[in-house]
Amino acid sequence: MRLLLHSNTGELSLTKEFLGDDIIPPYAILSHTWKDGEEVTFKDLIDGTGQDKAGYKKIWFCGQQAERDGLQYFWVDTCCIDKSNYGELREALNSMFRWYRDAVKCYVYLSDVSTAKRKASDEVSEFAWEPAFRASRWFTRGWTLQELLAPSSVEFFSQEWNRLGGKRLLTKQIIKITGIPELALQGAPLSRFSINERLSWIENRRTKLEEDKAYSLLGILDVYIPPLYGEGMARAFKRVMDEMDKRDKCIQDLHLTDPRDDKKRIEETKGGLLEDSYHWILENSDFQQWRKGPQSRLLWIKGDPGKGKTMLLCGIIDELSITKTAQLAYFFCQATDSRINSATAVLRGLLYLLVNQQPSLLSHIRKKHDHAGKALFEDANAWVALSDIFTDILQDPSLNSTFFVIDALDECVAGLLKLLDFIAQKSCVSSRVKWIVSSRNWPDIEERLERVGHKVRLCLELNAESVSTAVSIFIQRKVLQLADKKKYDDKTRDAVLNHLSMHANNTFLWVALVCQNLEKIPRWNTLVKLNAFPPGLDSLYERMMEQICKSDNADLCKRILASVAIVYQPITLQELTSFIEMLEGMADDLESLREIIGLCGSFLTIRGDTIYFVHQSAKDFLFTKTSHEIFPSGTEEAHHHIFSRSLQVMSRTLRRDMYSLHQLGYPAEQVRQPDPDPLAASRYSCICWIDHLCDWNPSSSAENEVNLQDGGAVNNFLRQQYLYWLEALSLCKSMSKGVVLMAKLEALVKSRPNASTLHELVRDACRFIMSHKWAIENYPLQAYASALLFSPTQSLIRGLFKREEPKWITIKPAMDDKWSACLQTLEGHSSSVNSVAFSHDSARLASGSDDNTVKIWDASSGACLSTLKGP
Ligand SMILES: Nc1ncnc2c1ncn2[C@@H]1O[C@H](COP(=O)(O)OP(=O)(O)OP(=O)(O)O)[C@@H](O)[C@H]1O
Repeated sequence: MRLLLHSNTGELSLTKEFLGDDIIPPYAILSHTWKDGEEVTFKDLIDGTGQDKAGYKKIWFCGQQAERDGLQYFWVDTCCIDKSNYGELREALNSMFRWYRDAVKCYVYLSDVSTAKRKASDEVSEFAWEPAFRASRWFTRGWTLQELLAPSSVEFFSQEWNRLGGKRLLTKQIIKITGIPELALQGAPLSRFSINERLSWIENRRTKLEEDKAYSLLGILDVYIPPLYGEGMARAFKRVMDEMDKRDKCIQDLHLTDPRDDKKRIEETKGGLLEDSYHWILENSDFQQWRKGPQSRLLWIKGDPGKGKTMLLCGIIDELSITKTAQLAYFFCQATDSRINSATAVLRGLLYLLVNQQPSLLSHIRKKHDHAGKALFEDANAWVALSDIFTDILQDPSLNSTFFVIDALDECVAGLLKLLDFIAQKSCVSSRVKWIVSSRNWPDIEERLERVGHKVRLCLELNAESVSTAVSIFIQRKVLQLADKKKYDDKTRDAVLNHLSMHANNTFLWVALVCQNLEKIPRWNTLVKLNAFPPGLDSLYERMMEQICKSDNADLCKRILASVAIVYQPITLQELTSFIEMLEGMADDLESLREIIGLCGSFLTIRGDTIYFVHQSAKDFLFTKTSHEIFPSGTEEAHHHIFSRSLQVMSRTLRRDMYSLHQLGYPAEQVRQPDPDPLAASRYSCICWIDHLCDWNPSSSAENEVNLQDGGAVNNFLRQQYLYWLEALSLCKSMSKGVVLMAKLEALVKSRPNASTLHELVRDACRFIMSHKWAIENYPLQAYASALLFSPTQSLIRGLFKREEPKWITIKPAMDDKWSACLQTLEGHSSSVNSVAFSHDSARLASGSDDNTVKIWDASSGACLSTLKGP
């Protein structure tokens, strides 16, 4: 971008071109309509000509107005872009929205609105120019749409350069003229308005070159394409729409969880966020140092379990989003939920929120995603790809100031160390980015984060006084709620308050759990029971466990706790019924199921229909301190139990066309979950049964051998249900996971004794899913059509499910007898490939082609991870 400035002698001159990291000084910007042959061009300015053109005057006036507004620099589209340079023109067209948005003031010069015509006697109508304003040509042109929407300050001027008013003052008139809603004019993010609504704003506007009607929408639709003048309007619009589809697909694929929903859920399950209990942090000197110190880039909040770190971070996020000084991306790790407990999930969540706020950054993801698709975020190399993308974004000069917040690093189960190294490295690379992380006092984490320069450490144990006051406020609030609900008399209320204050030991969680337990105790018995709540989290958990063991429902509760603890992601009430015999037949009785969960002390909590641990420390306690109680035969046996119950529930519920889609070509993206959902009880089983089978220590038990032998349970399941399972995986949007699972299963059965037939079947099933993943993923019922018909005639799966082939196809494609040696075809190069090499660990493949590119492929999934372009 180049700016204009008035020289001392009153002449106009251009600044240097601002590139990359250059800081652009505050500037004003002109919005106007063009007159052929009358505008001062870039060449005029370079040659020192153009002063005699009519357009020179408005440029000169624009400069004068800017000066009056205290702005030295200004920008005018006629002469600040070198249109003879295609690269510059392309860049300008794609940046114009941003340039208007970032201008301090935008002056709209209306050459067809005059204030001079106002009669002296016409005092009643202060706005005598209004009819001309309404009819102004400016409102009929295409490019002026973004010039109206993008800048926050738009001021309208008459042909005599008299100020008519600003965008806010004239809002009513502008709405009438343009039909654009007030919110959009006031600067609400345009993403709030549907694409169709945004397209309707340009419908009646015109542009001199037909393609410009599409190009002038780029900023408004937040897409970027190179202009190709001459392509025609229809094609230009098509390219814009295609680009939006690709962008939406990329965001959809990136989406693993919306951390905004996680935050809401966490706050709700933890009983709501209490402002008075986190406010202390905002005044804390360490926090202030991080907030204000340019050199303090990373704030690390550490403390023992239940000290309120997560809620503290929720509060900080609320505060940072109110002040809006920077964009904000955050992530809550939760060990109990396998969707959000890995290093890749953290980066995906942060990127998801970041591109939501600054969509232009999506280009860094698109570079790889356009080739590799969703596999980019999920396959074995996902971490490498995501961390590279993240690094690129941090180095992007257009990245706005950003806060990254990551809660509970200790709950990042997969890839914690590489995540820590990444944070340690990246937290100091950009002065525009600041980080907050929280963790328990774990040696691994301490060792890595202690090494980081530019950090501030905030230890909750060293801020005992503030935490103690915050816990006291929490206690008071909780006791008030309890007293109100249980109708305590003053004596009981004070006794509860006293007991909690004496024993809380600055631990929020302990207070929350005791209050939860007190809720279940009748008022008359409260004082007697109160003293039985021991201080300390583990003691409290121990007591809860003791009570469960003494109760009539001990066995049922222990089984429930074991199932909820061993699963890889939270399960629903209905899914739970498939794992516990005593709950069989209760899948439709959610009320009773909720009551039964209530019997498990306060270890579990329910949100929606999903069961969660009340806190990670509760789950940790079950595994470390009472493992013998809830896993009497060991955790492996618990995996076996889930595995075999999974096979049972899948065999019962899976069948062809479970969602009654009927048509073979019914697209997956249009599938809506029916109510009741036939997969409700078996969804988890479909996605995780092989993981449980593998974690059941295959070598240890004789029964396992039977399961994994020819004619065993796995063999029978695959023979009878394989295609229905693939359909179910597609309906659960988990086909990629299916590919990984089948590879895992193949590795497991490979070396089993007496399992050669099973191994052959699994190998065939692997080839089947690899070959037809795309079709089944996108059209679930294609499992029974193209997948069967385009498999080799001697494919075992094809033979077993022959009955499912469409009867009406009489002439079937001629297929080979066997799967060919070719596992997959990697498509992408546009010319012949002349060199190929594997990485040392065989995980990646590089191919060089005459099309002047080198492509890097994921060897297992065949996804293209990146394309390196030659000169
Ligand atoms: N500001 C607050 N407002 C409301 N409740 C709070 C607040 N702070 C803590 N709590 C209560 O204390 C409990 C424990 O807090 P939190 O989960 O934030 O602890 P933590 O330090 O993150 O624990 P861990 O390290 O074990 O994950 C919450 O479930 C909630 O009930």
